[in-house]
Amino acid sequence: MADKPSGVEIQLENVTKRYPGSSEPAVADVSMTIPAGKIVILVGPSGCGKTTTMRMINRLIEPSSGRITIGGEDVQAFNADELRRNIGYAIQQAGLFPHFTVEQNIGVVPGLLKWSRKRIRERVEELMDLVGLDPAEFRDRYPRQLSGGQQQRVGVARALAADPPVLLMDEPFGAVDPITRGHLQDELLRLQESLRKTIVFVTHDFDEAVKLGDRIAVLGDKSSIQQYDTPEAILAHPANDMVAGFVGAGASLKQLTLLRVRDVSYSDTTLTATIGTSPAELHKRLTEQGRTYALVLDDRRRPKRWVHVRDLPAASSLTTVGRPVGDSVSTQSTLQDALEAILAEGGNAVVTGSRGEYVGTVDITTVTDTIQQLRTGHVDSESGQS
Ligand SMILES: Nc1ncnc2c1ncn2[C@@H]1O[C@H](COP(=O)(O)OP(=O)(O)OP(=O)(O)O)[C@@H](O)[C@H]1O
Repeated sequence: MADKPSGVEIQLENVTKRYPGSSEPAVADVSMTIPAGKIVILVGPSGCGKTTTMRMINRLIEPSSGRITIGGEDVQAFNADELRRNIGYAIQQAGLFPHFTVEQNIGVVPGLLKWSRKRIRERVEELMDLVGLDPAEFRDRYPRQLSGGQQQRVGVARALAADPPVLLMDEPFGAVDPITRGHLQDELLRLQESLRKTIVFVTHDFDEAVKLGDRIAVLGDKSSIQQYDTPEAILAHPANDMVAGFVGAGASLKQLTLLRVRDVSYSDTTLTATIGTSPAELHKRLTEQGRTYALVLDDRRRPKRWVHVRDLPAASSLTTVGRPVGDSVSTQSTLQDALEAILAEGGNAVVTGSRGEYVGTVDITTVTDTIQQLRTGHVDSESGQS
């Protein structure tokens, strides 16, 4: 499925930062390992030291003590400029150069690396496609001629320009509206499926952390690590009151976004009938089995209609009887989607496979049982395993 990681491991060993003139360190004695090819989120309250911690990785800020390695190499062994060219960096409000066009902004690092014009132009085009901006339309625009979301896309493209193994992202989607933000998050996840970079991502939005993170580091004062684990583990078992406060209300609902329908036991015990079946025949089967409802499938086994036994005696065909299936979910959908479909349908939600074919139904009890099991730590979701 996913390619091998192109990212490399990052290690922080007893890293401390004291800013000149401050009595207390901004970051005190932080040690953590950021695995290759994963998205690690640093989340914590304002001023806790997230940005300082991140910027020490590309030496925009020099640590006062401790050691940082990238792919096993001490960052101090590199020239700082050279290091930064090899680490993608994306920040809030994109940080684009206002007097450069989109193409020039994306091409900054390749230009510094002395790539040929032709190679830069091709790379810019490739990256614009990757982040969903039409090169013909946007290449020659200036940042002020772009929406906030488009600027952020350019920012991400610029960070990826020289194909660095490591990306640092400091609240990169912080300045856009919630809907655009959701799209940008989805796009980042889609990109990462094939890129497999090592991504360190700073946010103070816990929901964003849960959505994007393979691992989340919840940081307290001076970047002290309160908990460093998968989103699943943090939601199910916050290590202390501070983490619990960050997880906030609605932890059970957040957990539902981490699980897919395929991870839970949906049932396929619903009585089904193909659309060509005669209403009399279906009526007979339902009454013989003492059931009230059947699901009508088309000739490719795609769910079409729910039929109640009492609708059948007056019906001439299954094409119009009963009511159409509304919201259905696929095995890939999240349990949150399933819950929404159950609520919208007012009963069971139909589950379909990759070709839209009927594979089963999921009901409210399955969802509530799953929440119970998550509480006691008995469910593994795929994204939680690494
Ligand atoms: N250049 C600086 N000189 C002195 N103190 C600084 C400097 N930069 C940051 N600090 C202090 O270091 C601490 C950590 O700041 P940092 O920006 O790393 O936190 P943060 O968690 O990223 O915050 P936010 O979420 O608000 O961006 C803060 O107390 C801040 O005031």
